[in-house]
Amino acid sequence: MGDDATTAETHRSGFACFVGRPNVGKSTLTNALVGEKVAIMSSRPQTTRRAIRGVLTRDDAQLILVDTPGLHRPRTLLGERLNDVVRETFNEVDVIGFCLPADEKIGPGDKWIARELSEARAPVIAIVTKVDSVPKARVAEHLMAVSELADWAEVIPVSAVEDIQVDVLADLLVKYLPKGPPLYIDGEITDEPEDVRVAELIREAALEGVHDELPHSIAVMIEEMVEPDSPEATKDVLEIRAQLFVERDSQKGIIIGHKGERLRDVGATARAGIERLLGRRVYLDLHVKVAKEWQRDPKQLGRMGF
Ligand SMILES: Nc1nc2c(ncn2[C@@H]2O[C@H](COP(=O)(O)OP(=O)(O)OP(=O)(O)O)[C@@H](O)[C@H]2O)c(=O)[nH]1
Repeated sequence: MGDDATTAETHRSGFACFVGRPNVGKSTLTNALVGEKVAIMSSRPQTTRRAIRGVLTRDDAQLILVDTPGLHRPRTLLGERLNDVVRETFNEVDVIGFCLPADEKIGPGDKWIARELSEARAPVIAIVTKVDSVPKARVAEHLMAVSELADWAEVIPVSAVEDIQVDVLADLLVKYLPKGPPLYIDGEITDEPEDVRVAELIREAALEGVHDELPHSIAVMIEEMVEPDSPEATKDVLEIRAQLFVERDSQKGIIIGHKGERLRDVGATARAGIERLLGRRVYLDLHVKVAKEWQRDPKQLGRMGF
């Protein structure tokens, strides 16, 4: 009785992302929240398709910090909007942390992000970062200015470097997560073999935008990863050869796209993710094959490592 039942009923789990201009302390804060064990990887498709920056696992909650790719104020087209990926991320997470450093005045970039965030589905916590770097009076002034910028769910001053209020921020983020069991078993995230994570990134890229047409009919097999200094190498970067399996010719057509355009995009997206995951340059050789009814064929499944 007691603890387990209570924990199961009150446990919260979900996703958060940090946004803000470059250099405002997002990475440092992520590390302070989750410790040094930051794993960058693709996530399970049933949860979110974003790269994970870190997971904070406590008895009462699990907070998964996901990456927000490329939040840049457009300089060219006046009134251009956020790209879809960023907006999608805002709609997938349960809570957003908007970082504004105490040692810099609120600028046009911050105002632009604030406006974009006002359309996000998730509640936004305004985080005043680096409070250790300025006098208290300045922090107070900045907090006022930030509060007036928009109608935030919360406003909180923190210092990741001096560990000021980082645990309070964790509590605040957790407060906005839905009730539910942990989504990741601790350790699972980093223990996966590299090729499985690489395959998952390719699969994710292939499914991007075509979920309904190709629900589960895609499998990826990594044939080889060739180091540049090995005798088989033909490139001076890590060469990855992968097969993408679909069940039907029509699905192959969808993946490849008109004149191979879609497959090129899939390759480019997957390669970018893989390069970030592995922290090195990669050449990705991707082929699509029809493996009919592979999901029902044990031999094929075996070959694909299922
Ligand atoms: N004094 C102080 N400096 C900090 C704090 N947090 C981050 N910094 C410094 O601010 C700089 C930028 O921090 P990052 O965490 O890399 O910022 P970021 O927002 O992730 O930057 P991008 O990756 O460029 O978007 C680094 O030099 C950090 O050491 C803090 O709490 N206090």
